[in-house]
Amino acid sequence: MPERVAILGVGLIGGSLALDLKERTGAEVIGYDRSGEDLHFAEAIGAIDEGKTDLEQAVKDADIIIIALPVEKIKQTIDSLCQLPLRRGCIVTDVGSTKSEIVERARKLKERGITFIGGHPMAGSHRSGIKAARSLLFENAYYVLTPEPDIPVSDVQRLSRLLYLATRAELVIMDPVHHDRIVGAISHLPHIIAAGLVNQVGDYNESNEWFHRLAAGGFRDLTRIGASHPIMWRDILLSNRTQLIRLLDDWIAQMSDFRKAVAERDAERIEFLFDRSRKLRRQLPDKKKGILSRMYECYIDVPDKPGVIGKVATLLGNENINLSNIGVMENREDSQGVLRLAFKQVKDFRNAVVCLRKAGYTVFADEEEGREEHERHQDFTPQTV
Ligand SMILES: NC(=O)c1ccc[n+]([C@@H]2O[C@H](COP(=O)([O-])OP(=O)(O)OC[C@H]3O[C@@H](n4cnc5c(N)ncnc54)[C@H](O)[C@@H]3O)[C@@H](O)[C@H]2O)c1
Ligand SMILES: O=C(O)C(=O)C[C@]1(C(=O)O)C=C[C@@H](O)C=C1
Repeated sequence: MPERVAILGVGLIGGSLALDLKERTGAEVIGYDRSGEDLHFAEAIGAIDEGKTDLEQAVKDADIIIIALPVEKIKQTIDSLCQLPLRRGCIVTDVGSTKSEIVERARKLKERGITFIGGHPMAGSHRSGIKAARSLLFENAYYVLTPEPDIPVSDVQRLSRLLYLATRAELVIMDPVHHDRIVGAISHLPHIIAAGLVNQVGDYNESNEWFHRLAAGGFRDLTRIGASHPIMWRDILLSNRTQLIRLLDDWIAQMSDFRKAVAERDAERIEFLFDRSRKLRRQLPDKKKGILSRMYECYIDVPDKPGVIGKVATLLGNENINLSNIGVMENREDSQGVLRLAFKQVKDFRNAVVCLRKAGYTVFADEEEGREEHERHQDFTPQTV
């Protein structure tokens, strides 16, 4: 039976989830927000079936409640939900960027027999509001769930299935404290650094506007997230306070290391710090692309003769290698051509390179392609990490 889903906060994240649910599941989506105008817009773009500015009305008869408000407001809303009549068997989840405090607060819901499963989709933007929402924002992103150990497995499965069908995200189960430490380092600390750098340069720019004018790729790439929403980030920093204090201490130590090396003209140390960073940055796993767009490609030289495409396709087919696309790239006067071969799965790409080389073809391929990537976990059953 299609679920009735209430989304509380129809902004960037709530609005994107609403679009996903409407596009890819049979769910009926009720939106709740303080802004009637935004709800009206969400209705107009087909993200929600109905908008409510009254919380009780919005959650009435909901099978699933997704709280997509700023972190402090998520905590207050959990308190409010404890006072409201919710449907039996209803599952409450959230999308907040921190988890420990929220999961702790939601224990009150459990006392009322309501299942709460913390959630955090690891995709977003520095933009906010329903107008920035888009469908498939979370495709192939990780989506962390933090169920408490005593939550029924069937409830975790039910929520995971709905979220997977809607978003095509990769679901993972994590402990909330573990989540806050990791996300603190890779998301919260970088937002602090970006804001600090923008403010520092802003101070210099007050007396000389060339600071802003000369700002090129490096400054812009590093500070995009410095334009993020102040209320959202105020709440995140206060909620993840304990982890962030430790992370900031480590950051200050990193900066002191650089400062000392520069002050002492320690060329070796400076080179070491950048060399290590370059290697580590290159080891970051590929950012997973959309299911439709991700392709691994190689090119081979072939004689420009009829039947050559069939010959290559058969060779790969005999080895059970799934080829997604094949086409001639170029015809040269010396009767040589170049075939472009595209594969959806990295394992097919790798096997094809080996197989074609063995058969005597000259293969041009980026050997680094997909090196750090793991096969996509294509299932709604979350992995526990
Ligand atoms: N932006 C990101 O990149 C990102 C990514 C993952 C998770 N998150 C988390 O998702 C949550 C929502 O973030 P967002 O980026 O969608 O923010 P947003 O500002 O785009 O959306 C929040 C929505 O909540 C509504 N709202 C705010 N206060 C309200 C109140 N008191 N009563 C009723 N409605 C209220 C706003 O009108 C808005 O529509 C946050 O907890 C954030 O930590 C954000
Ligand atoms: O891409 C961005 O602009 C984001 O800030 C997204 C981002 C992140 O830091 O990666 C921000 C907060 C979230 O909780 C998850 C993702």
